[in-house]
Amino acid sequence: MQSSLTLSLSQSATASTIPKSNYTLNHALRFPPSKHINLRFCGLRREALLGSYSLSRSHSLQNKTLSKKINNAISASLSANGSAPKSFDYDLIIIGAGVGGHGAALHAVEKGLKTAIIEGDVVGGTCVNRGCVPSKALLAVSGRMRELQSDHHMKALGLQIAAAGYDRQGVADHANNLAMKIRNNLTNSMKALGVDILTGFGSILGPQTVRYGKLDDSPGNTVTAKDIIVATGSVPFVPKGIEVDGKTVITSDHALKLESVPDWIAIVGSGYIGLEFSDVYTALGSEVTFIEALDQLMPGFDPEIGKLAQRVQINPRKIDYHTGVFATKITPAENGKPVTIELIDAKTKEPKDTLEVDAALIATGRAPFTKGLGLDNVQVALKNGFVPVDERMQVLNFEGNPVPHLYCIGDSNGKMMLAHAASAQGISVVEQITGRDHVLNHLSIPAACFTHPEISMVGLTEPQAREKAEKEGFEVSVTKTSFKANTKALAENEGEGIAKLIYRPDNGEILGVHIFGLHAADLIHEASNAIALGTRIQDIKFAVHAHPTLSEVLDELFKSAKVKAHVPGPVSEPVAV
Ligand SMILES: Cc1cc2nc3c(=O)[nH]c(=O)nc-3n(C[C@H](O)[C@H](O)[C@H](O)COP(=O)(O)OP(=O)(O)OC[C@H]3O[C@@H](n4cnc5c(N)ncnc54)[C@H](O)[C@@H]3O)c2cc1C
Ligand SMILES: NC(=O)c1ccc[n+]([C@@H]2O[C@H](COP(=O)([O-])OP(=O)(O)OC[C@H]3O[C@@H](n4cnc5c(N)ncnc54)[C@H](O)[C@@H]3O)[C@@H](O)[C@H]2O)c1
Repeated sequence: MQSSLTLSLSQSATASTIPKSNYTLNHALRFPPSKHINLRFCGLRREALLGSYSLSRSHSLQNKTLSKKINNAISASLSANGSAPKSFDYDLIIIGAGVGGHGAALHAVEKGLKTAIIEGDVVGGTCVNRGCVPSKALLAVSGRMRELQSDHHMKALGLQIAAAGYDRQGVADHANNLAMKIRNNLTNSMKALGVDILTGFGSILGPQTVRYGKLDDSPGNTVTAKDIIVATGSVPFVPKGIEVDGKTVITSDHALKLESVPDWIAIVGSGYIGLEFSDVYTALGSEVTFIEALDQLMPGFDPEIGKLAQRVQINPRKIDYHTGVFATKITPAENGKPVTIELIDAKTKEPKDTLEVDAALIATGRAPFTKGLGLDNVQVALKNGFVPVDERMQVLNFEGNPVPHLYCIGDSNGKMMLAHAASAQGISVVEQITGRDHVLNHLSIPAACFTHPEISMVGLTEPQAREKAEKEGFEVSVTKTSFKANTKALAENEGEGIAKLIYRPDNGEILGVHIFGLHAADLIHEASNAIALGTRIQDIKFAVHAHPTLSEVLDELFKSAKVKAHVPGPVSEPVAV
């Protein structure tokens, strides 16, 4: 469990840095008027654990203007009584064409719904343009660089490499080209299926009614739909006191462009973004200093996996760290002076240290992008910036009741800030509106950190499982297997790694699986599918795995569990082939 900690942070990057004439949605997305930290660590909402982070800050003039313009436009086109329309332009309108919106749109078309998607910036959202896709392109490069630079590894395989080098612009182009390619794929897939892509900023005007258009006082266009999904995503969260200049003090939005590879970079936050970028930067030659508010690095991981990751991915690399500290003030480099970072003790708030580095990457979480959505027109109040939803992603009003025909999926509801979670929530909503009740089990959704080696997980960490067991009165067992005994891993000279299973010995229920090792991100799906389908260990342990494959690490893991329950026979009768 995380230690209890109250943060009082507020957004410092303001729209005042942007010339007013250039104020597009893209800017609004990156510099929203007010932000609230989402201290979830890949799936597990930490708001409750970490206390209150209500982050208010005085709005910049530009941001006030932005909100006013949106509100004026909304009022201008709001129907006189705000009542629901009698007939509809579409069966479904989705606001936001990120991966969540895209997943929902494709499934809606498959289900025969007339569908439109409204996008204010570029199709693909964070994941495709500023997240998963370009970051994985950079990590593909860092993985190869790391391998080629390891004499020990190369010698073990009998390979001789003269020197490994890279062309920074070439690496940056690889990331950018991949994002462009996937963006085109997404756009074309929607067009080919007949999804109407409407360009503009979308807001809710009233029940089943949406306005989209420019961010100005013009009335824009009004469209109606039987059902509406909000899928407006998130933007980097930058704590108060940190000045982002986009060159020497950056967020992931800037880092993904790889405009420079600093000699020494401080990374504030050792979550997913921090870890993945530490892998990229150290492979490309930078030294990294982590600054982490909590008492340990990688606080969201299962502690045992975190310790192993630290031994393999932090200690032997050019990485040092400060834990239990906040970066309260960060000033960009200027006039030959380095970036300065003032640290305070996270608990006592006493000044701790001042660092001088070449650059700083702010990786302190993401804030929902929900401003100007007009949700108050349907009696909905945001909660710390997030759209409140129930387990079916139905948006809840002031009184906690679902607003009919209105749903919110993905980062903007804060349930689980992952691309595939956004998409799965969208599919779940479409199932419901087409007549099949569906509740997504978020504990079956896997997560992966694409470092080298990779880290993946599904379900509960060991401390979370033990806490649940104590509350509900059941026993927890843990078993582990090592990559060191796996033929395929050893053939690749990649024997460093473990898989860990947390389960109920009384009935064989899988509570959590954590993997650290080669291709962990791919391996986790056997476990996540088992959780999603309710498969018990006593059944999955009879599944056959090809030899020699990394999947045998999981085969052994399930076989090593000691389940007390009677082992049932095969579910179906054997079929002669
Ligand atoms: C560096 C980085 C790496 C990541 N890597 C991974 C990874 O490997 N795997 C993973 O699962 N997740 C990853 N994530 C998280 C993932 O990107 C997000 O969880 C995912 O993009 C959320 O999808 P979404 O559809 O909810 O929102 P978004 O992708 O943010 O899309 C929202 C869309 O809505 C549009 N929009 C917003 N407001 C409006 C409006 N009012 N009107 C019209 N359009 C609007 C935006 O322009 C945007 O296109 C990463 C994130 C980052 C930052
Ligand atoms: N591979 C992936 O799936 C992937 C990759 C990147 C990002 N993401 C998603 O993007 C989201 C954002 O990632 P992230 O790494 O920015 O957030 P995170 O929530 O994963 O980690 C943020 C870290 O910053 C620390 N922190 C917060 N404020 C701080 C401060 N002022 N000083 C020092 N430390 C501070 C937190 O304790 C935490 O460890 C996550 O929800 C994650 O799910 C996923």
